[in-house]
Formats: sequence, structure tokens, C-alpha cells
Amino acid sequence: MKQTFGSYQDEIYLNGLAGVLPPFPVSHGELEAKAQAAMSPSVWSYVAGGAGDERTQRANVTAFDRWGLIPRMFVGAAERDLSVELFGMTWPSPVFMAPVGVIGLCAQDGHGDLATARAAARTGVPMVASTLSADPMEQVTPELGGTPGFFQLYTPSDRDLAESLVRRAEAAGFKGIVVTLDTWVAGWRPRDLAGGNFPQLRGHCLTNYTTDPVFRSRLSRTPKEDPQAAVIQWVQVFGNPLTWDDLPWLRSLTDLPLIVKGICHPEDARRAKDGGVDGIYCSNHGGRQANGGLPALQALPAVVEAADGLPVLFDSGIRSGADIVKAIALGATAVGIGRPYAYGLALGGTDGIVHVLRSLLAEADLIMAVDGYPTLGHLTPEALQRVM
Ligand SMILES: Cc1cc2nc3c(=O)[nH]c(=O)nc-3n(C[C@H](O)[C@H](O)[C@H](O)COP(=O)(O)O)c2cc1C
Ligand SMILES: O=C(O)C(=O)c1ccccc1
Repeated sequence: MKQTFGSYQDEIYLNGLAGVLPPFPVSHGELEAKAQAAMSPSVWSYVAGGAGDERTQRANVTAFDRWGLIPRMFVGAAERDLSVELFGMTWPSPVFMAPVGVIGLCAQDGHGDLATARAAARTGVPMVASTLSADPMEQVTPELGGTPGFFQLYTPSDRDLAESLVRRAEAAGFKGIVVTLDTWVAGWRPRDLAGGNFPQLRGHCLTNYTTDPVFRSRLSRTPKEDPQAAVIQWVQVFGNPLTWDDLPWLRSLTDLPLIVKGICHPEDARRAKDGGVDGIYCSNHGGRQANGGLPALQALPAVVEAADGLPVLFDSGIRSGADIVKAIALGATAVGIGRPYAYGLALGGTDGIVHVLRSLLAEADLIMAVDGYPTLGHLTPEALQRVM
């Protein structure tokens, strides 16, 4: 499949000739700074913040500096193919949008989930829709166009509710279920603690619960009549400290591809594979959950090896096209963008997300051109060297 992601650069320079500058920042640093200015302090704290003194969060980003791509010449990589086969589909690139629970709040109009789905439709970049959304999942999938969407499940302790959420995701047309394992309890987050700020406790982004028949059947009054009771019910059912004994049950919930998120240990990857999952998602939740952990990128190679041919999705720390290329070279099948698209959304709705995604993909494509790696298959660990 011929790709032209790099042409976003031509578009920007051509506009420049006409005196029109890019509407949104092109560098991550400026994107972040402008997003901070555009967001309320509490939403900024929730999105940008992480666990503890955030050293794992920072290490996720700096881990990429320890690897350098080795340029190859006389390759003639005039056309690049970034497409990837995954779960029986062909994606135009190995990039997807990671689930971001309060994405709804990042949009000026409060409908960030719909804005994200529309960005997926416009770019072909798949979306993983969080359980914690402002817009109900049934309204998200129609906005995806032909682009695949995945449903991220926070497995509730109420098994009937878990099953209901999965049935709804199937009926809504999602193409796979991503079960997040690292967030059955909230990590220690000093920024949010200092502000006494946890959006879900204020009733935000609980729509998939409050629209669910099983969740509603547990309440004596509707969420509209008694929002407080709905929040209390959510607190009671949200977390489920799953064990390996629960994996057969999770697997039995759906015939859709099942992907487990939060895997950083090779032994966990091996056991998940043995348990019949279709994909491993290597991530430390962007350093939001447990401080003191190793950078997710450092966990990736051993997880890939243990996954033994099963697709490995990766996120945590991707801030540039170079990061995407490096994660692929270290064995990721696909790479998730997290905070950067939330910042794009805060700055410019769907247009802002589209700009962020197109910029990341253009940079990745142009690096593959310059460095002589025309396809993802050419990006192997041999394309990288440890930086001294
Ligand atoms: C504000 C915010 C909310 C998130 N909500 C979810 C979520 O609902 N489900 C989930 O599995 N991961 C969630 N994540 C984690 C992301 O999916 C991803 O792992 C993380 O953002 C990657 O780190 P990075 O953004 O620093 O690259 C969230 C991340 C952020 C920043
Ligand atoms: O903020 C998050 O990353 C997130 O997804 C979450 C959701 C519920 C409880 C704690 C964290």
C-alpha cells in the first residue's frame, strides 16, 4: 500500500508560501505548553500528571534517547509502506490512539470522544475508546467512518455489568476488546491529590455506566434523579483486582480479538498468550499508575520475545515520529499515542487531533525515507544502536 504521510510537510511549506502558517504547534514542547494554557487547571493536572514525583512518566520519554537509528544509504526508499496487518485488518500505519478516559473533558464542548472518533475517520488512525467516556459508546462508533475502533474495558467487579459492557461494544461495532489490567485502583497522584481533584468522583465521564441497563438496575433512582448515588455505585463496581483465574472468563466474554493492556513482564506475556489472548499491550499507563517503575520502552523487547509472534501493542512516552520508528524497531506491532492527541484536542477539537496525528506520521515516514527503511519489516533491532 503506497503511503504519503510525509506529504503533510509539503502541504505545510506550500501553505507557508501563501503566507499561511500551521494552525497548531508542530513541536511537542509547544503543543504541551499551548494545551496547558487552553485547559482548566484541574483537567490539565489530571491529563498531564502522573504517579508520585513522575519520574517513571519522564523516564518513559527519555528512554527513547538511549536508542539511535542507524541511517542506511543507497536504499532508494522513495516510497514507503507503513501499513500493518493486525487482527485480520490492514491498518494504513502502525499508529493508533490509546484509550484516554477523560478525553471528553479535553474538548471545549465536552464531546471529546466524538471528536476523537471523527479524527480517526479522517486519518485512518484507529481509536481505542475508553470505558470512561463522556459520550456513550453507541454514539462513538458511528463517527469512526471505516476506521476500526476498539473498546477498552475497565473490568467492573460486577460480572454482569462487565458482560453487558462487552455485549454493547460488540453491538456498537467495535473490532476488539482491550482489557486494562493496571488500573483496578488509582495510583498515588500528587498533582491531583493536591487539588483534591478526581474527575470521575465529580460524575464526569461515567456515561457508559449510567447508560448501561445492568448498572441502572442496581440503582433505586435514575442517575439523572440521583447523580450522587450513581457515582457511589461506580466507586463500588469500578475496580476488579483480576487474577489469572479470571482470564478464562474474560476470554469467554467475546469472540472479538482480546488484548490485555499493562503487560511489562515477559512471564505475564507468556501466560496471557497461553490463556488465549490475541494481543499483548505493553504499557505502564504513561507512568500514571505506579511510580518507580522501569520505562515501558525498556520492557518492550523481552515482552516481544515472550509474545512469540503474537502482536504486541505499545504505548507510554511516544512524543515524536522518531519514537514511533524506534518502538517498531524494538518489536512493537503497533504504537499508541496518548497525551499528545489529548493536547491536540484541547487546542483545536478534531482538527487539532488530526494535526497531531498527521505530524507524527509525517515525521515517522520522513525518517524512514531519510534513513533508508522503506517498510516496517525493515525496522528490526539491527536498525538501532544503544547510545553511549
Ligand atoms: C488523561 C489520561 C486518561 C487515561 N485513561 C485511560 C483509560 O481510560 N484506559 C486506559 O487503559 N488507559 C488510559 N490512559 C493511559 C493511556 O492509554 C496510555 O497508556 C498512556 O497515555 C501512555 O502514556 P503517554 O500518554 O505518556 O504516551 C489514560 C492516559 C491519560 C493521559
Ligand atoms: O487516569 C487514568 O489513567 C485512568 O484511566 C483511571 C481511571 C480510573 C481510576 C484511575 C485511573
